[in-house]
Amino acid sequence: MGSETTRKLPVIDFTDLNSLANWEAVKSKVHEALVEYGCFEAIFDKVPLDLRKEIFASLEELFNLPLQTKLLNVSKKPYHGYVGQYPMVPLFESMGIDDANVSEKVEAMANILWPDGNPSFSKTINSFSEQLSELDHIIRKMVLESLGVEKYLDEHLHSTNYLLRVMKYKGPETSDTKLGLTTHSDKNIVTILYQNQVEGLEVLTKDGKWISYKPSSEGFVVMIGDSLHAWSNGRLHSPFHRVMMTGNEARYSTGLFSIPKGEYIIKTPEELVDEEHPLLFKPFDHVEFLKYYYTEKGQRDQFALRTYCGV
Ligand SMILES: O=C(O)CCC(=O)C(=O)O
Ligand SMILES: [Fe+2]
Repeated sequence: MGSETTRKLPVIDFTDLNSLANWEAVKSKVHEALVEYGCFEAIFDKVPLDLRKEIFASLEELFNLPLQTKLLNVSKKPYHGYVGQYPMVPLFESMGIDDANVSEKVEAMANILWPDGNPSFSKTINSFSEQLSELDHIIRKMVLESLGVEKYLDEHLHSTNYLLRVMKYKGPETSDTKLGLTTHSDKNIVTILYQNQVEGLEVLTKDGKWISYKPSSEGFVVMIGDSLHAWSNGRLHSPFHRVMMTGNEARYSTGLFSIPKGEYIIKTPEELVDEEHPLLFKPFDHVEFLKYYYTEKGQRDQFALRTYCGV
């Protein structure tokens, strides 16, 4: 499983979806990319360039806080609060902002970290998440239309919340490549990543080759999580990915995760099950699944969802 430098992620332009013909053309590229790679680079101009710059200034400000302060970012849900100082991935630190598209929620989180709040931080995080959640909606609408199950769209969109996770990977200060984040597949519905200019994200193809993502300031990386893989009865791929770091510069990234709400049962629509496509996953509650995933056994299990509720 060597790295491959020649292959690139598909790039899909969302700039002009105004005509039905354009919508259909982009939709078919999205479907093709998600079946084959589970992932693509999206050009999406609804998030303005100045906001994209501000997001990195906000991340620096956040991660420059003392560790004691960062540890105040706690959450009842695993992996939604401060994560860092792990011996396996010493370069990695991350924080979560639940419901980042809702301004009051972001302000409440900022008030915990800064005694007088931090209006400019809150505004940047909230606007960025809100505008990017539009891309999540577009992608999910296209996905459901291409699968011929658009009648579930409202339910599908209402069944999730947005978590914005922000990440910092220190430069390892060597020319050797060091692990930034271990190989995993995401567990949610759709993830939309954005990052600074420091490379590191790698995505595994179905035939076992690592594609190194070359960041561009215009592009967002869209990725399918295991929950949508299961809901689509395996039609959409949820790719393994990891972060590998070299050099001195810190890599900052953000991930907007659409995450199924607790007690919402993820169930493959009957339209997607037939003789050729037998049911792959039993209905499951995402929060209950995460309880298994975050056990010691679950953490060592690369196919945790299959173990938990595979047929
Ligand atoms: O930092 C990145 O680009 C990837 C992060 C990631 O894969 C995750 O948080 O699930
Ligand atoms: Fe991930």
